Amino acid sequence: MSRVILQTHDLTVRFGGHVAVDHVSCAFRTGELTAIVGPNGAGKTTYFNLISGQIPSSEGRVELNGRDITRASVSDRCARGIGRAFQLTNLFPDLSVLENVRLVIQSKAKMGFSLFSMADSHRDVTDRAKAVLEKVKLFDLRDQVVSALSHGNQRKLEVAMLIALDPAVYMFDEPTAGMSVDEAPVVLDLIAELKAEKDRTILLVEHKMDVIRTLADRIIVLHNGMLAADGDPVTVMASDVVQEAYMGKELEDV
Ligand SMILES: Nc1ncnc2c1ncn2[C@@H]1O[C@H](COP(=O)(O)OP(=O)(O)OP(=O)(O)O)[C@@H](O)[C@H]1O
Repeated sequence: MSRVILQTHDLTVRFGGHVAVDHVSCAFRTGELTAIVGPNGAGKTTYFNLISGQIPSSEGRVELNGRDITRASVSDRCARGIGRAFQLTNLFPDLSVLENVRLVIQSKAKMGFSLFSMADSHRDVTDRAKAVLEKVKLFDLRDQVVSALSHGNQRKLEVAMLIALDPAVYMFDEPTAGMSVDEAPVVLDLIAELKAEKDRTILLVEHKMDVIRTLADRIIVLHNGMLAADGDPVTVMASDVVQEAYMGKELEDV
């Protein structure tokens, strides 16, 4: 039985006079993939930033498992189960692909960050990291330095690191942006796989309607920082609010 894991209550942030996220109240349940859509500048990334703790809110609350985390730091939220691919783009560019994934597994297991002392004694960490890299089809590149990877492979590595972290709430912000047509399906398949595994809560900011149609259990629409629609994909996609937003017309009554 799914339950609410993450909730925002009247979540709001103002930049000067501009309200980028405007009293958004929304609950996210375990086992549900929610696509967050809306026109450019609607507040999607800012809403993500508020949930993951990158920026403080002006008003409102964020709750995870019923606990108020509104003032918690990014790392505290991460430790409690909110994982965002974005946080992990702080990849270590001079380390190898494998070392990057190992670091996540080590930090999750609170085993410390020393890469070099643990080569043999923690073979299981390496094995788990390799398994994740196989999953994202980066195994053959495991010894490459991250800075030498293509953009698409760096994005795949982000996903690999998120999978290695295995948070309760996965947050993806346009995970296939900048990827080639060959690379994008790997990431989309991985998200579909995560979704098929029980109890995962996935939030996905995405512009591509075909991706949303394939993956989403639910769509929420932000417009001018406000929650403009929320429901099952078929209903929301057919709604005036989405049709108008994606036709580029002004929404008068939101
Ligand atoms: N740090 C900031 N300071 C001032 N304004 C900001 C800041 N961050 C975001 N904004 C503004 O808030 C609004 C929402 O931006 P946001 O990036 O969240 O939109 P978005 O829906 O993610 O757009 P896109 O689809 O183009 O990525 C925009 O008008 C943006 O210019």
